[in-house]
Amino acid sequence: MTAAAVGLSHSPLIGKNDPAPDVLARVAEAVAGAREFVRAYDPELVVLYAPDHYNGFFCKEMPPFCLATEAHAVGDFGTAAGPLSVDTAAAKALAQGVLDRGVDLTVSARMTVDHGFAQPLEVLFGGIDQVPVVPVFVNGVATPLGPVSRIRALGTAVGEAAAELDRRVLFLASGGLSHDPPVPVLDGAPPRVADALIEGRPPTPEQRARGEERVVQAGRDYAAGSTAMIPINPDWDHRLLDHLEKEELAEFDSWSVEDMAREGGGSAHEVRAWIAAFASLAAASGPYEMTSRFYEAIPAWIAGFAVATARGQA
Ligand SMILES: O=C(O)CCC(=O)/C=C/C=C(\O)C(=O)O
Ligand SMILES: [Fe+2]
Repeated sequence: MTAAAVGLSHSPLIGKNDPAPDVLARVAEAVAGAREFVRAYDPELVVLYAPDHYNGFFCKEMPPFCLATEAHAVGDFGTAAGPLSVDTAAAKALAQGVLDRGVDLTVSARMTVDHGFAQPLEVLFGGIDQVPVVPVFVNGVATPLGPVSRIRALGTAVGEAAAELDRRVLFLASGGLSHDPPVPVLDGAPPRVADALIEGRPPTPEQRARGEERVVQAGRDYAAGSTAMIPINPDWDHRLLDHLEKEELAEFDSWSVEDMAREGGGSAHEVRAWIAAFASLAAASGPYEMTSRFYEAIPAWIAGFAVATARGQA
């Protein structure tokens, strides 16, 4: 089969707290390249790996990863609300294929997703309902987190199962790289916040607006030099991209959760989505080639921001 992959950082601050025009122009060029790559590849199915930010998954039950046979976006940070165009038959086939390969996948018959899923679909396809998709949530926020080797195993199993579909599949990763945005943390949270993180009480529109404004303000503070967050770490980000580019995916098995958080910040774990997508590509297509790679540290977006495309050689 043929397979391809795209990795794309997301940020809730895009369009809300933008960097200088020259930075925006470089990002726009990289994104346009990824869009053209996707258009030329013309995928028949997109397997989208993305995290959640306490909109769909909560601490009452937090799976390390979960595949959806139906999904609805909440519409946070200006992204679209409503159903994703999930290919339910393909989702069920992939779920069975992954379980058959011994990876204990959680399956959701109605997943709630946020900007982590919606933004890449809007950026690359013009909407959340434009392309047949199989959403795969990868926890990159809530601790405790398991070893990265399990994410690679998930990606490999999905890739092998996808190869059996005999369709042009695009593995799309949303998130990372190093960044430390103000996502709430359960440990040490005041009782009301802890309760919301555990139970998943839907925020009122006012509460959601306040939360989003807090993130925008954090972006402004960070771009102005606030040191409250762990800095973006371009060296760490390039190390990650180098391993992906050279197909050295087993290297990630030795990356520890603690080192990742220390070097890349609390949301650096979103790179799990990238590791899963590239493991899927490797499993589905054999050796692959990274055909484009863009990186820039963008404090205004609180993001080590990357865009990469890769094509299987099979
Ligand atoms: O209300 C809140 O606190 C929402 C915080 C939030 O969703 C932040 C998200 C940040 C990212 O997705 C990111 O930088 O990757
Ligand atoms: Fe995120």
